[in-house]
Amino acid sequence: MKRTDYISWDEYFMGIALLSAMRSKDNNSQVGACIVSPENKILSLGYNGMPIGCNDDDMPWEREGDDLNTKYMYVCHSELNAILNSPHNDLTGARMYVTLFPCNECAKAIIQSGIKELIYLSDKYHDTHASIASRRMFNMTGVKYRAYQPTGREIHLEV
Ligand SMILES: Nc1nc(=O)n([C@H]2C[C@H](O)[C@@H](COP(=O)(O)O)O2)cc1CO
Ligand SMILES: [Zn+2]
Repeated sequence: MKRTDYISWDEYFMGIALLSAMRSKDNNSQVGACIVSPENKILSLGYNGMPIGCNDDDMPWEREGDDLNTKYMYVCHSELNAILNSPHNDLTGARMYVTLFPCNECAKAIIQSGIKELIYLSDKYHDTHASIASRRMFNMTGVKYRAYQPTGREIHLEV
């Protein structure tokens, strides 16, 4: 008889998104994204970080202060990184697992890339204009989005 306590596809891909987030240098929000084909093959991964070639140690990680000295001017969001870093040029019909609901800029990239479904974990910025604009665009374009339903399963990794 086969095992029955194997992890579901949703647990698998959100777990990988969470693991990817652990690579982030951001001291406040670590975000991970995992893009999956309709056949449940992983197409790409990403986490929030500074652009390639920008030294993490020379970049600001501040949230407040003079615009030019905050991380917001520079950091690439996990969703954008996952889209741009994909070795596959066609993401049509794919789904994205992301540990934090996308901002409006990433929503545009998600829509333009052809991703059709979004599964998110945290929605801590639900009431911001960025999230409202994202939902507005997803609703207009038929990109489905749903909150990940936690299963309570703990996945312990010892490396
Ligand atoms: N969906 C998202 N994906 C992301 O990768 N990010 C990144 C940008 C920043 O590095 C960090 C948010 O910083 P903070 O404002 O929570 O300290 O997470 C942010 C959002 C929120 O829209
Ligand atoms: Zn974003």
